[in-house]
Amino acid sequence: MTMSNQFNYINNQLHAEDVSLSDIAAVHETPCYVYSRAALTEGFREFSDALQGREHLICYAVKANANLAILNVFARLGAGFDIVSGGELQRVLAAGGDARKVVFSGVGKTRAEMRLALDAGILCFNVESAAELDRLNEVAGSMGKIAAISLRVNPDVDAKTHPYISTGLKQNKFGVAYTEAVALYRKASGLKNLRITGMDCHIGSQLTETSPFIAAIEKILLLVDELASEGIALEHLDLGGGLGICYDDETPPAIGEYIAALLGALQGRTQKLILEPGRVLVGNAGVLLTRVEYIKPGEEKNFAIVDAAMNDLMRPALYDAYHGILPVVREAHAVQSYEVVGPICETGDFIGHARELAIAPHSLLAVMSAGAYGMSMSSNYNTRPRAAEVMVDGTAVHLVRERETVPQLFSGEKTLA
Ligand SMILES: Cc1ncc(COP(=O)(O)O)c(C=O)c1O
Ligand SMILES: N[C@@H](CCCC[NH3+])C(=O)O
Repeated sequence: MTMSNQFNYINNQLHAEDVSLSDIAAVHETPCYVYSRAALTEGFREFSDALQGREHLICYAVKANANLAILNVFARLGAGFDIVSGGELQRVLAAGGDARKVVFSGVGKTRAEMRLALDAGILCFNVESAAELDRLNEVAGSMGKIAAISLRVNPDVDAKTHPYISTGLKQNKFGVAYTEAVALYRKASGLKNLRITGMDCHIGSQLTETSPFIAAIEKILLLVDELASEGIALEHLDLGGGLGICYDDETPPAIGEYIAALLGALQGRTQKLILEPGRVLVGNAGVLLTRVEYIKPGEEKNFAIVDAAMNDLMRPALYDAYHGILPVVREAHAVQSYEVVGPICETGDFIGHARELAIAPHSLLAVMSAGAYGMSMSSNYNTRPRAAEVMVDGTAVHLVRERETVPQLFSGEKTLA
């Protein structure tokens, strides 16, 4: 596990920047997501520094963490956004993001979502099928607008990641088939309400090597050249997101190393470079704070039953994903091995297996690397209100999302008359 340097022990107390997580729990209670503004900013700056001198746009992938405060931090740093729904577009706009820096990915864009995005004036639609090209052409025409498009090409490259988050193989639902891409560009060039601006490719998430990215670029560039020879020139290349982080013992390339590899493969190419990083910008900038409710010694295993559950962080249940779990206060209890589990009625409701921890009832734990695909994938299963979210900025603690209340959860429901 690699911790952001914004989460540190000071006097045996885990801190986010200058604030102890115990103090945050005392005020905001648990479960609670805690983000570090400095960690978010550092990650973004690593990207922009590495890309200096190259025309580029960093479109943060909103799905990784869509809290308005996080979007606002990135918007202030000049980020664009990669969205996959009309809802994400509305969040970006509400957070002060610039629609002209938005790219819209996703295999199932509805007409209403297309209209919303055309009205807002987004930068580009990443079109994922022939049928979507026709629909977008029709919707744009009905509004008297021209839609800027790139085709998301599926390069059929193995991202060597968890099969559920691999997107660039031909058996995956994403993008247009590599072998059909040129024909579809020809088709798009004949549709009068579309304007071809780029090519897009995103092969998967939590990649820990650069080689799949490079293999995808090499394949994409062959298509770019073929299109150029037919007089279809592209203004930008969007290489998606996908750079992984260290949750356990993975050794992903650093941001600078990843960018250097991409730029190496793009030598001699002058198109503007768009990237869509999600996890690598927010993953290690956030933790999930939770409290031990009960210690339950079992016949085979000891259970630490905590107040966070799979509805708060579903990655362990969904992907068997590993998240580091650290005591918020280093206390003098006996170290034991625990199954760290939530209160939900599912055997798959676990946060971590066999963790060596010195804890007692009421101890606080920090589930690490929880800033990406944590809150954004949370649910209300078991009628559990979603957690509060706070952002630390130096010594300041901002509540950036209130804890949900139970009445909010059923406010839209009705009993029969
Ligand atoms: C189209 C697209 N772009 C960007 C991302 C962001 O990916 P990551 O969080 O792995 O950087 C995703 C998610 O995998 C995606 O589907
Ligand atoms: N939800 C996934 C990443 C999905 C990426 C979506 N394209 C995760 O937690 O790792």
